[in-house]
Amino acid sequence: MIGLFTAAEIRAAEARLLAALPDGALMQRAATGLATVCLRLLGRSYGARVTLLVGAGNNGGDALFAGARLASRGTQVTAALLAPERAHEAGLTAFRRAGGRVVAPEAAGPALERADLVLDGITGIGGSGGLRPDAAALVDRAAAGPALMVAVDVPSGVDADTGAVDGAAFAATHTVTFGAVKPGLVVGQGRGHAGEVHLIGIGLDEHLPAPAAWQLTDADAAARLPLPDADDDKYTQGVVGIVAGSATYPGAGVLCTGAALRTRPGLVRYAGTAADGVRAAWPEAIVTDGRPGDAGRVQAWVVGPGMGTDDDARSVLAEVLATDLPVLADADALTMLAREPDLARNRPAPTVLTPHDREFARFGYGPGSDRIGAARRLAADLGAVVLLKGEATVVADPGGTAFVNATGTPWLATAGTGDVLSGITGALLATGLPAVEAAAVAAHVHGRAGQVAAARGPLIAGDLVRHLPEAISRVRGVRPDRLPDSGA
Ligand SMILES: NC(=O)C1=CN([C@@H]2O[C@H](COP(=O)(O)OP(=O)(O)OC[C@H]3O[C@@H](n4cnc5c(N)ncnc54)[C@H](O)[C@@H]3O)[C@@H](O)[C@H]2O)[C@@H](O)CC1
Ligand SMILES: [K+]
Repeated sequence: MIGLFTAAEIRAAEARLLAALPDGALMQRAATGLATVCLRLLGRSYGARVTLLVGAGNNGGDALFAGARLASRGTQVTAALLAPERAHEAGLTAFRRAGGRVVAPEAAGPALERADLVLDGITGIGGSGGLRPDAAALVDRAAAGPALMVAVDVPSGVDADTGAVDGAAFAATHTVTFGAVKPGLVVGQGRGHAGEVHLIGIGLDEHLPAPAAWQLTDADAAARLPLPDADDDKYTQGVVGIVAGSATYPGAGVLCTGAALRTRPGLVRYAGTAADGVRAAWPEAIVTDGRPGDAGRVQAWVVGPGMGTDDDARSVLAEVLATDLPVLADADALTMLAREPDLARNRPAPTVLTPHDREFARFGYGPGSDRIGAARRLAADLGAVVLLKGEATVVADPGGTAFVNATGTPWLATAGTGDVLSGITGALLATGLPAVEAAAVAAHVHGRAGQVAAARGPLIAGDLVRHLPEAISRVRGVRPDRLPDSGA
């Protein structure tokens, strides 16, 4: 798993490390890694043109030292200094000595137009609030040019902890970040501004605390998707019950049941008024048009998508929540829970809520620009796991543990994809995975399914269900040309 660390956590770790190192050693580690990534991206050093945007802090120092390394290898490097009198002194000396050229921000136009690569060293973890006007103007000018855009540590204008952007921010194609990945590089607007993130180790690891936020890799997700073993039968893999869709709109029930079947096909039960549609689409499911209590034994419930919000729906929701089983509540169930949150509050078994922004807002919490913070607050308030959907879906549990999803595609923003996510999550909850992990793994697999489906063109929710087996195989690292049971 990739730990995500706030600026305060990184500063505290840095302070401990700095005390044990000679002056400037840490910045040299950062600048060496930064220059190496730049050279790789440029593909050459001699004859290339690089322009640095330099603020008055250590972030500017990193840029100047990296610029010095590039200049000493024959790269033409120009530094636009936002605050010449406060620029990092040792960095500036090294930069000039290596042959770097210094210009005022107002005179940076030609250097930005000609640059192959722009290095943004205006602010890193020391930045706060929206970029000041002179910095914002420089960032806008850089964006108009043709260069590769590389951010030092954090794109300037992006809040390192939350990913919030207030006004202008450097739109990087690559971010070279030091010591640890910051949440703001992978969540909210910051995710779109960071581009590809390159992590440079500077020796911080042993000084960092246990992370409160994580990103899963394919291997992490795969480790939580156990394969059936020889002793398993259809009951022991985890049975999930689905309450979704209606007689008039069976679609949500069909998608949700299909996704559960394709995730963990041991046994899926369906109870509700979309029974005919679900039965026709999925003969593999055990279907009743009765109430949840008529469905037979399950290990987890999914309730909500397309079920309506009338009195019948409310009583079915209450019945499911009154069980001592894990419950995933989505869509119409969230609308009802926002009115009556006590139905879900502090159940004896895990509850997972999967709102998008509008559903989230009905609980009275924003979500605003701090998406991890918002998900944590609602989770703590309700004693439930909250999965806040977005370009980077966030999952938080009541104790504050959070996951930011790394997979997905904008093509997923289409009708019915949420029903599929509910089905995947429910199937994983039924396996007994801790609820926060079930939700995080489900988001990961759902995003991969979106990527697999989108590779073939615009996707609809049914494509996700069809491509789930391939997505799960990819997460597991199974090559499509090898049979999983061939011992390959
Ligand atoms: N502490 C260390 O030893 C190390 C720090 N490193 C670098 O140092 C950075 C942190 O350095 P600092 O603490 O000096 O802070 P930064 O350099 O990130 O930012 C501080 C500077 O930005 C200006 N600033 C703040 N908000 C602004 C805004 N909204 N608009 C325009 N300017 C703004 C401040 O006036 C100050 O000049 C890290 O991000 C990383 O790049 C690395 O070199 C690794 C080692
Ligand atoms: K920066």
